[in-house]
Amino acid sequence: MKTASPPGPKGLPLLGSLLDLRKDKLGFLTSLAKTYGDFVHFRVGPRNAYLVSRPDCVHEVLVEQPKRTPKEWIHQRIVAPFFGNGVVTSNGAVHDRQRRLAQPAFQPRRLDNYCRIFVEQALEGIREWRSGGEYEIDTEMLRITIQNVSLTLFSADATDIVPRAASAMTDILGLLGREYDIAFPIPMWVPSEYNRRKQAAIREINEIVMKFVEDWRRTGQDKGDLLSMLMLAHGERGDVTHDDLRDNMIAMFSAGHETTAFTLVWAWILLARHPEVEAALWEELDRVLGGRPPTADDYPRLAYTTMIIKETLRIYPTGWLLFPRETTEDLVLGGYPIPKGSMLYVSPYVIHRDPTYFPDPERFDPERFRSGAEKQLPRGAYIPFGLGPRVCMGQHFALMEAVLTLATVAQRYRVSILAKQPLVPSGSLALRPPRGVHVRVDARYPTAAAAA
Ligand code: HEM
Repeated sequence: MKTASPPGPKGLPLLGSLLDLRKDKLGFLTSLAKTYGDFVHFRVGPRNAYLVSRPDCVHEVLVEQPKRTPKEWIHQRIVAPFFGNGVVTSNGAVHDRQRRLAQPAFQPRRLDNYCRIFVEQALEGIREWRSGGEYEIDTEMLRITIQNVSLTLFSADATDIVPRAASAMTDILGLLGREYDIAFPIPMWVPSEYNRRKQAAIREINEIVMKFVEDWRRTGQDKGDLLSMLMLAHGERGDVTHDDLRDNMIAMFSAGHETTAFTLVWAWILLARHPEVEAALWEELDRVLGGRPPTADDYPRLAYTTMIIKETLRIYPTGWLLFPRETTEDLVLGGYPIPKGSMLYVSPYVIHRDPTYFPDPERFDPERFRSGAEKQLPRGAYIPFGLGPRVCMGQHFALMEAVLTLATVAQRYRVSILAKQPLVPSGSLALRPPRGVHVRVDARYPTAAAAA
């Protein structure tokens, strides 16, 4: 065992690197890895913190030691007023139970049914697009993914509430993101404008999901979706409490739409910058689909489209920084002694830029994922959905959704970026593109608009 700490910045007395982290978390963590390598020590105030990017150590934290490295309590306290104690935030036995409750909604046989909804909603989302028309692609993608998550998991048509939901979600995730970035919870009882906005956004989202519950109660029918599963377990067996219901619906609603919508926005941006990839995408879409909308059976045949999404998730993993973990006892990691109470940061954004596994890492190259090449990488080197017992519950859902939405839209339209602002990511809770990414869409075939 080594006795020294891993390399890292000294930081300021008392504050450590808190101010750097607060100013630009994404920039700070990226620069730490560039300067000090794949295992870095720094301090956040008085606490020891580590940026862990070595695949074997990432695997150890997420897969081998998760009981000794649960989600960190300060960050949990920050998001608790919104997420409650559902699957995203809980630890230990509560987490195992919450995960078991929601798991059946993501079984493979259900995913096939969801594919139909993904394609229908992509078509619906672009129904009013006109060739030569200009749109904000982030708003367009959010509308589609909010509908997808509402229809698949809650059998609820969200058409009327999309603008309300999108704006309340942006508010709450933005506000919580600020506290999250500085790892400092602002108690809800503080009478500030900030808390007033936070409460208003939480109320709005609560009302939206509770309306889904009311609508379900009107028929009380088992629709085979997540909401029916939770409601039946809530009513008949009483083993799902009201809080479980609310917390899990919020978890899925929140975790399940921005991440995929932003992945699609990044994919459009990357495609527009790489016409050769765009041409290869069209070749696949025309060959496999021949002009008809994709179905679940086409999904495994859309190999190149899937490679584009995987490469997009490598360069711009929307879950760019896993929820910080905390060591509950002294550990040895990568040969270094890690004291109890330390914070562990694991960033897919940083990890995916390691040239050992991804030569010329800033280059967009879907070929890296040809024939499932990621399976040859060490475990922990490519983790857009995390790893281990807390791996994203929606990973297969999201991959299918992104691939089928990209295929359905790209089959019909070429998307050109008109945005004047620099298209660089900002990293808070999710890796966001700038707001209002302005694009022009042109029909690929004369019949495209009609086909849509
Ligand atoms: C491209 C889209 C998505 C990306 C990149 C993504 C990424 C992630 C990542 C990295 C985690 C692990 C966080 C951690 O360990 O700290 C996670 C967790 C989670 N995701 Fe996703 N996600 C996506 C879409 C979805 C969708 C569509 C759903 C549901 C419909 C979903 C539901 C969840 C849930 C419930 C968790 C918490 C799991 C747990 O803690 O046990 N995600 N996601």
